[in-house]
Amino acid sequence: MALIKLQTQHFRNLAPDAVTFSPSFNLLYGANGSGKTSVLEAIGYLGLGRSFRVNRHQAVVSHGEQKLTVFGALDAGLSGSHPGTGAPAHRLGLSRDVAAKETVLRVDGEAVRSLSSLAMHMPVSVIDPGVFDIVAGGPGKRRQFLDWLVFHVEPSFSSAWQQCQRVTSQRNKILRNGRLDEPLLRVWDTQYSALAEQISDARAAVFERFKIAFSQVLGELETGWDEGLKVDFYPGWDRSKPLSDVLLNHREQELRMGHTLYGPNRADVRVKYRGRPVAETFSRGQQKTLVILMKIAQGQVLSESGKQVTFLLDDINAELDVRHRKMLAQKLQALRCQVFITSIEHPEPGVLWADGQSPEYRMFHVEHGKLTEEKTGEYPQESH
Ligand SMILES: Nc1ncnc2c1ncn2[C@@H]1O[C@H](COP(=O)(O)OP(=O)(O)OP(=O)(O)O)[C@@H](O)[C@H]1O
Repeated sequence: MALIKLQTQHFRNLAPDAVTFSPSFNLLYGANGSGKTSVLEAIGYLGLGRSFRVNRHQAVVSHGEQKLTVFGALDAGLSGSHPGTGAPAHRLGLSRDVAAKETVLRVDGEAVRSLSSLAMHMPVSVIDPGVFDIVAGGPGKRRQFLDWLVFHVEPSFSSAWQQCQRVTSQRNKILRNGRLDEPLLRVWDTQYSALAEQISDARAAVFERFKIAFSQVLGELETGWDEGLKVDFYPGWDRSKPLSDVLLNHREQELRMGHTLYGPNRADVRVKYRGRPVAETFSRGQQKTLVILMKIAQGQVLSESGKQVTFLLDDINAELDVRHRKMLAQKLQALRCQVFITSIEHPEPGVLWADGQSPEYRMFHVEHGKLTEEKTGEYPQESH
């Protein structure tokens, strides 16, 4: 699916006009503070239900307003009909009233309760300056990275994950209590272990597919890292033993700490180069490239599952050199992803694609929150 129409209301500085996008590439340029990232952020709301920049909706709703709305129309994307020629395949809507703390989600006009019912229609992957935390930061970011993929490959994952969060929190309450209530803990251990095994099976199966795609991407792009780079999935405990046994064997330790220490909330995707974490051995630039390759591999797994990923690339010119930008754009084109790219300068597609090889694209100038489409004729000749 590709986002072919976006309309927002009271979303940062964005104008309320509807904008029609290409199911392929969309290039957005404009001065600092014009609203480019806000457009990506609004698209992100439809696929993630929240901002990828800030934790509170409050910062996103336009100053002086209390309710933001984002509406999007999707079509079948690059595998389907041309945009604007038929009825959209899905209509997604999200509104958030920050004063009432109320979110309303709609799919095709019908109210839906869970965010996953909205998000499942639109896999959105963000590449912005903060994305490098995936390798540089803690395991939480890497779990999110893997779980996003698992959710889109295996939609039932989300309900198991939510149940597991509820059970973990019940179990933590008992552990925090300080008094050992062994019979009660055993009841929660049984439920927790069953859900944990289910989640870890789903994560492990999808991780295997990711690993294959990642090694293909590494090989194709001739990074020279193939030999030394290893990615491994750690489920959160030693899976040669049932989780219920591990919990029983660490009862005292968990009671002392007052929370669950083993299971899916401790999972990680470990990325090492020659046996050492890449965060310790790779340069900043190498870490950036690595994360982008990991994101491309995610896109490849989803494209093999028949899903089209919408990539939001925010200010990559500041992050990547021309060679890596070309590599990224061409690979995303090959995977038939929908892509939004922001830049401050007027984009030169000829820098990314050789003449005659560029995808269909639309270009927009962003000024004071308003998008104006620029009619593009032939692609400019390569100028670098
Ligand atoms: N809640 C809000 N209400 C109204 N305007 C806002 C709100 N939050 C931010 N803005 C303004 O919206 C504009 C859009 O910011 P945005 O980050 O999208 O710009 P940008 O084009 O990506 O800039 P840069 O190139 O500097 O990253 C800014 O001028 C900002 O001051």
